[in-house]
Amino acid sequence: MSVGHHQRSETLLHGEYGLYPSKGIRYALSLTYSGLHIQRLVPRPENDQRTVLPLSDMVGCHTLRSHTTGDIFAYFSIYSYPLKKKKVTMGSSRTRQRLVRTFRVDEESDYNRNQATAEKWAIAIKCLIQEIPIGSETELVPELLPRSRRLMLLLNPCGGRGNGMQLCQTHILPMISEADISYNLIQTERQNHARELVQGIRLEEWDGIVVISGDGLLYEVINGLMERPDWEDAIKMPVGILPCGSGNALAGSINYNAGFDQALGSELLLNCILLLCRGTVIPMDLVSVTTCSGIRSFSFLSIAWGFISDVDIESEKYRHMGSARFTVGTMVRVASLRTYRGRLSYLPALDAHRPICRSITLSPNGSLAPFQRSQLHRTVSDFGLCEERNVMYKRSSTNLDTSELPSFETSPSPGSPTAYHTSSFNFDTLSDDTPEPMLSKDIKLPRHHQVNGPKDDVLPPLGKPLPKNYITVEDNFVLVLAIYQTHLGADLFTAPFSSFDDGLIHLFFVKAGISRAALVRLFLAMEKGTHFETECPYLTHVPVRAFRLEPLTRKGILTVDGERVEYGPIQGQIHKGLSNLIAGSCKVRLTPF
Ligand SMILES: Nc1ncnc2c1ncn2[C@@H]1O[C@H](COP(=O)(O)OP(=O)(O)OP(=O)(O)O)[C@@H](O)[C@H]1O
Repeated sequence: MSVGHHQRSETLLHGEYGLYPSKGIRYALSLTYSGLHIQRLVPRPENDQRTVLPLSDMVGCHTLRSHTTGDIFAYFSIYSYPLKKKKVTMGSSRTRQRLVRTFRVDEESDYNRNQATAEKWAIAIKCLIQEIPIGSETELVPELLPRSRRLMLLLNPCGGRGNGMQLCQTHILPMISEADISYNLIQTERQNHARELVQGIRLEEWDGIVVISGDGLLYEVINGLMERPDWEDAIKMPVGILPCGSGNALAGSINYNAGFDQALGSELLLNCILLLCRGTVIPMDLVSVTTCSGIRSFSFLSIAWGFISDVDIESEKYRHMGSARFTVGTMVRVASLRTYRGRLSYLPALDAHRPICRSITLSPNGSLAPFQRSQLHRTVSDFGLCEERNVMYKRSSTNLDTSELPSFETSPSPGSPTAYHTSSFNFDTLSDDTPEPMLSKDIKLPRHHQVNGPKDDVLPPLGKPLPKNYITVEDNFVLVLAIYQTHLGADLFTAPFSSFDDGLIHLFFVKAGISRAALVRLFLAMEKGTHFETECPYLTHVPVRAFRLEPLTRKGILTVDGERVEYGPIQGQIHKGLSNLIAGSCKVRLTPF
């Protein structure tokens, strides 16, 4: 629903009611697009103490009837979860607390008429929560509301700290019941269980599949849907996430998209349940990923090599710590920093434009700020692209003509592997001068199946040469990260300019030479999304449509959506809006009251 600013204060419903339990107090209620305005009338009006229940905190509204025989009044209860500051030993933290307000409709001397009024309030509130357009003239009939949604909830009992079931009972199930959502809750029993389950479901029986877990389980769901013969319909099934994992990157991105402050733990979970109850579905890009044995899968989050994937996988042993596992893992990895040699090729997104990134500034005379002329950007600007990229973001509607670009050598360079197999991958320019992570024999890689899906039209098969419009960088890297969400973890605001369906892979790389201190600074700044402001000359960001990474260091760790995949050449292409995400809110930041 698109509501103009002038309309937000329009009164949709108004009435004077009692409160339950009754203490003789009466209130005037006005419902607007932004919330329920409550003003005490009796015993004494309190003009300046008007309270508002913001719509953004509400999950549902039910009508009720008293058990007392002869009670002609009808009641409606509003379920709301406002943010409250909580005092803790060291400072304060925020949490959402359940608040139920029950009003008594007592205007008429007949129960049915009071009930009809209570019903109108419930319908109007539910319409507003679900962003179903209504106005003050709309006839508030039950037909305005869609039938109650049916969700398949998949719970990973081992995700994060392993408390998913407890959170289900205390928070998730009560809230979604208040939102009239019906559900089947299934606990996954093993790796790939979710993948198999979604392959067998009848699509028409469900309005969405929601994982109660970390990002890993959603990766299984998406790939299970893509493995179905009817993948084109199946992948349109709305998917959602309620964060009970350790990284919770997609939940962090959903939370940001809704306009909430960055949150962790139960605050993030409650924000995401609220958004799930609102239910708005938006398109989400997927990246088709091909690994060295030719296996293709679909990724919604990221592909990582080097520092990030090392921390992710090597910190598994600290899983009991929840998200703190990444902090410990990062400290361990920083202490013995590794570099990896590799060849990274990418197809720049020439028409990419985005909100101006704080770090990318033009000086008053139009030249690039020192940051853009730094060593970091020479990497790319040697090819004549970097400056164009930065200017281009300013001129948001200007599309560059590809013919303006210099042409490049076809990549991979002569002598590089042309066919890739896990066992026989030819690291012909191996660099063994860096410490290497061990590939433990007993690590079980997730089982991957051949998935269907759209053709990669700008990316040749792995092993075939890349077209001339690809740019290749061969160097020593600390990390390479392809990310297509804003967050890499609930508190890692890695790609602030990304959005769910921008059709872009945000390719980041950090080259060898960065000091440990600078790397730590970069990651600390990433919590607030200010890492570009550190003006680190070793960090590069390029928005691309497709990329290929050929590791030239013998051993290492590659992850797709945080899950380990086979090591070797890997490539990916973005497929714009291929899936549907339950993001729960329009992209407009909610106006605070
Ligand atoms: N019952 C189970 N026992 C063991 N593993 C499971 C079970 N159910 C699911 N899994 C696997 O656990 C893996 C990790 O799950 P998930 O991503 O949900 O949690 P996480 O790793 O804690 O979170 P994050 O991805 O945010 O770090 C998934 O790949 C999934 O296949």
